[in-house]
Amino acid sequence: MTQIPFQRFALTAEGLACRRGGRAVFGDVSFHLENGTAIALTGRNGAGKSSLIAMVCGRLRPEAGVIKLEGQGDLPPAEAVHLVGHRDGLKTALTAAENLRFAQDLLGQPGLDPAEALATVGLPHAGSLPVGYLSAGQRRRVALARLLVASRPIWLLDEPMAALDIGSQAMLSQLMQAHLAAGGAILAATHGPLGLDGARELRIGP
Ligand SMILES: Nc1ncnc2c1ncn2[C@@H]1O[C@H](COP(=O)(O)OP(=O)(O)OP(=O)(O)O)[C@@H](O)[C@H]1O
Repeated sequence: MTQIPFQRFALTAEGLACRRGGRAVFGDVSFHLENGTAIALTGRNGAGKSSLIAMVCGRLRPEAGVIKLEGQGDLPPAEAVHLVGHRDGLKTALTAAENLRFAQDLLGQPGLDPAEALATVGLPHAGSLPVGYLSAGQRRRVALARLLVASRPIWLLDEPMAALDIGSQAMLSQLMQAHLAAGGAILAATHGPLGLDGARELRIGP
């Protein structure tokens, strides 16, 4: 797989606090991500992992604290990140290849061709099938293939191993390692191992 090496960048979050539905979820969370680094975001159910990811991609305003990105030509953080969330965001009536082409057009910064991305995630024959026909694990792999069709430096992954079998988990670990080796960074909420030796743990909540 060829990947574009990324320019130098540093994403810094300082003193983040989160309140949802009138309830304090977490406070005083800080972290730093730069080229080639990964953070495993851990914590109990409801600790606020998905909420923290939503803050980094600009979908949720922190109650306190700042998130800033240096490098990457002054892009706002939301345009430097690539999100694969809990919900896969795929359109069930479109084929896997059509979903990936749509994501590529939307996100810009094209990476792999959709057919190549599907082959990379082990779905070489799924390109012409409507996503609604795919199994949960296959859909997850199509969602992960979005990471490959548009080249963005910071991957935000919410439970990326969910629904994946052992072989697919190993495939994802390899994709993440390749992304780090190309100078990308990863923030991944997880309840289990990511298969990334150098990942730092950031635990939030009690
Ligand atoms: N839209 C919302 N309105 C009000 N409260 C919300 C909303 N979304 C999430 N919450 C609450 O915010 C808290 C944190 O939720 P979040 O999904 O960020 O946790 P999490 O650590 O990702 O959990 P899990 O491990 O179960 O995925 C929970 O108490 C949740 O009920």
